[in-house]
Amino acid sequence: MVIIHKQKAIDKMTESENKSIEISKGINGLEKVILRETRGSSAEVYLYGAHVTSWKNEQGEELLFVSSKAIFNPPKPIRGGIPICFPQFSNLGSLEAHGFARNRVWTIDNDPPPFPPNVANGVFVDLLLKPTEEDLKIWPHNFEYRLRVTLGPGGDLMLTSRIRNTNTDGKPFTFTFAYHTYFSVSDISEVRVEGLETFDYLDNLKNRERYTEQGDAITFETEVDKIYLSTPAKIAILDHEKKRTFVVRKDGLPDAAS
Ligand SMILES: O=P(O)(O)OC[C@H]1O[C@@H](O)[C@H](O)[C@@H](O)[C@@H]1O
Repeated sequence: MVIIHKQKAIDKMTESENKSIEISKGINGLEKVILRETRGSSAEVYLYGAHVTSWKNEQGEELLFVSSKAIFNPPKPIRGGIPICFPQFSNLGSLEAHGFARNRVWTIDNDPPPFPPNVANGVFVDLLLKPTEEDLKIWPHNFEYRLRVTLGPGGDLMLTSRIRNTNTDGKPFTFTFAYHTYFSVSDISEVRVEGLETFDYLDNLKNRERYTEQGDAITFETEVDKIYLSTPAKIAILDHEKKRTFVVRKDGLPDAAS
């Protein structure tokens, strides 16, 4: 059965047995897209910020953290979920922290350029951000940022970013970018991160001085705010209390923050 509760101009979106894409009004009337997969997993993406605010497994358990104090009120960014930091990560440039993509309203892209045929299947939505005249005043580079959010048949969540330089004069630009994911975990003392040991990091709590991580898996006893450099493609977050492990796989994104 195909469940499409409200369909707008999204003809090209995938639908098949029990998969669905729904567009509805979220908090404060902001538009969101809800993806549902065959076995019961789901994800919600706000067009404001192309921000994933919910990701639930087949049992309906929420896997992302969104603060109860999160403000869904533009131009404030949403605190929690998966903020998209672009064209600047953190304060590494002249823009506001984490750039402006997280507080712009993206559009649904009904005609995205094709992906290679081996890209994972699932239910997905394509979102698009282009700079406005006002954006060009603070960051004078024409771009098209396409984000595909895919919920796989097994409940995996995949974000794919395609950023294109559309400057008419072909002038290059540089940018920094991050998925700033807030995972939902139990007591932080029950959490362990594997895959970052022995890597170098910049400690945000110590003026971004560079250190090398020692020992075994990372545990949390006090506040931690670090940027790990040139990290491996696979990092695991183990939550002993919830008996749940997140496996983060990445490609083309060298660094990781915790
Ligand atoms: O508060 P913001 O702008 O959403 O940023 C979230 C976090 O972003 C991280 O990159 C910073 O190191 C943290 O200090 C900060 O809390």
